[in-house]
Amino acid sequence: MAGSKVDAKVVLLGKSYAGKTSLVERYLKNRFLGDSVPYQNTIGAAYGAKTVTVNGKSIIIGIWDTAGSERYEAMSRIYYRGARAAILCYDLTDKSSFDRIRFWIGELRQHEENCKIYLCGTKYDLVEEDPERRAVSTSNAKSLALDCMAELYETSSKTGKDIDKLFTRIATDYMKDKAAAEQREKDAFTVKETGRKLPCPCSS
Ligand SMILES: Nc1nc2c(ncn2[C@@H]2O[C@H](COP(=O)(O)OP(=O)(O)OP(=O)(O)O)[C@@H](O)[C@H]2O)c(=O)[nH]1
Repeated sequence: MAGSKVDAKVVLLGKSYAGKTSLVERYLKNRFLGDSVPYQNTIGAAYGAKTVTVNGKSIIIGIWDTAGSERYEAMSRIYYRGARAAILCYDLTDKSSFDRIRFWIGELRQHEENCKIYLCGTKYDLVEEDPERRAVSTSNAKSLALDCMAELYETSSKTGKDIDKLFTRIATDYMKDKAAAEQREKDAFTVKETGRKLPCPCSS
């Protein structure tokens, strides 16, 4: 796929250790390394791409996995510039990671207003195994999602729960927006053409 033109740029944002790299790893490579390798924070950002088919049309999704460490925060703007979708990740077992989501919503609203937001609570397997570990309730996350007109997903990179569903939704939304924009362009052209054919009211 090297050199192929990317249709939809997607960026992952969120606190360090929230599980962004693992989410991308599960989606692109269908694997979860977990404790088999020591945790390594992302430096700068990592990139990957995947071709998906929506209603018989294939599109290439380019995914930017950014570093969650606040040290790299200023750099994140480079990666979300022009993004069609942002997956804002928080760890379901870490309230502070959820609190950080509002910061990213503000950034996107200020700098990328056309970027669609998808909230993603990660590490669902941990709260399924032990509900006491849940630090962010689904209802709190739902009301934040409502506030910022976002979709909400609770995923697990360990089991794969809802990860394909999340990216399929992103691709479908992208195709819908693209079709709507094409239709608007067509309509504008038709109005222009019709306008040209109308007799000038001052000629009668
Ligand atoms: N049990 C479980 N652990 C997870 C899951 N996702 C990530 N982890 C673990 O959480 C830790 C952090 O995950 P990463 O994916 O590296 O987090 P990140 O958000 O990319 O971190 P930065 O690169 O620092 O921004 C790692 O030890 C992962 O194995 C999950 O769904 N379930």
